[in-house]
Amino acid sequence: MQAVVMGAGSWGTTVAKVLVDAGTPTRIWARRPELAEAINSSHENPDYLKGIPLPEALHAVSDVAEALDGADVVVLGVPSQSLRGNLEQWLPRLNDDMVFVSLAKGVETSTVMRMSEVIADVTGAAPERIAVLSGPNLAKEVAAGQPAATVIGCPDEQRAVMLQEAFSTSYFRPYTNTDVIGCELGGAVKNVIALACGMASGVGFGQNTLATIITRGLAETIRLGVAAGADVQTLAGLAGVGDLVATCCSPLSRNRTFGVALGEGKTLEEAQAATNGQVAEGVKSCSSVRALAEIHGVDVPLTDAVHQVCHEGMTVHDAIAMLLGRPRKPEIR
Ligand SMILES: NC(=O)C1=CN([C@@H]2O[C@H](COP(=O)(O)OP(=O)(O)OC[C@H]3O[C@@H](n4cnc5c(N)ncnc54)[C@H](O)[C@@H]3O)[C@@H](O)[C@H]2O)C=CC1
Ligand SMILES: O=C(CO)COP(=O)(O)O
Repeated sequence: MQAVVMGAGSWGTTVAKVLVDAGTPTRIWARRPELAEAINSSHENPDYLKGIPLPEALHAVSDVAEALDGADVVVLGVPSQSLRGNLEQWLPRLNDDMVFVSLAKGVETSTVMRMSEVIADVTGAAPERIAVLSGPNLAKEVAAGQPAATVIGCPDEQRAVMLQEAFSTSYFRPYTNTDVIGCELGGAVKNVIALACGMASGVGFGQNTLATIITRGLAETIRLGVAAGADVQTLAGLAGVGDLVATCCSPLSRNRTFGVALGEGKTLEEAQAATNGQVAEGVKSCSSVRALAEIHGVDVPLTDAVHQVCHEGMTVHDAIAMLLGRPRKPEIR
């Protein structure tokens, strides 16, 4: 089996390393030829994973045709909002035998589609040929070989098992799950909740506030997920609670870091700089998650507050007052 990872950011590079370590022949596509050259000559990604040695067997290319030629598994490691455009460009090089694995954790703003839906929409691939990989997987920790588990979501269980083998190493343990909706929504919503956690920490609040946001964020994720067709057990698993906790609590999270900057009173531009120009998916997905919730008639107050701070000029302090001023209600309905 030949795999290619399309996108040499921090997670794409890490996943390529995992695949090689798992014994799966893998190449990686980088948009910029100089990055591909740097990976091949120094066996390191100086832009996104400085100081972490990459396997010598990992070959980087910047030519799309060369990257996709003969690939059985195409791992998509570009940000959510650019995935459609990228797939459209790559379409002439994609074929009906390829299996797609989405790494992106977001919901498309223009269509409110999940990434697997975008892949199906552009490529025409049947759901059985589309998988997602999602879990508590901060790139730097996985790249350093720290133990972590993840979920491979695919409606075709046999294919999920085949991918599970392709991604399994001594430090990275994938579980299979046929609930793609749950895996994808868990991954997209946790980024929005991590922004909220970051904002609270940036203001100076402690662990009680953090635990409150994580727990009510989970309630929001479950409400939306179940309404959209997810299995609640997926949301209680690695791609739900697992990723929510990792992202909301880790200083390595770009979404949390972005939120901290906003909580400290920085502007959106300054917050962007705080994440070193890397993608903080929740900043855009807060709008599409909110829109999806509206379609399903579901209340998502934390997501709404994050959207108002990121896109409607609300201050973090006003957002907190708005959340705490909501009508009182029972915890479980
Ligand atoms: N970094 C992490 O710890 C994890 C990230 N993810 C998800 O993986 C996805 C990718 O994230 P990262 O690799 O971390 O992001 P990153 O910001 O480190 O890298 C993004 C990559 O996409 C490329 N890119 C950006 N815009 C592009 C465009 N228009 N066309 C083609 N390529 C483009 C960049 O050059 C870069 O190589 C995101 O959806 C993220 O939520 C998932 C799990 C862990
Ligand atoms: O998805 C992630 C961890 O599972 C990475 O989160 P950030 O994009 O916030 O860094």
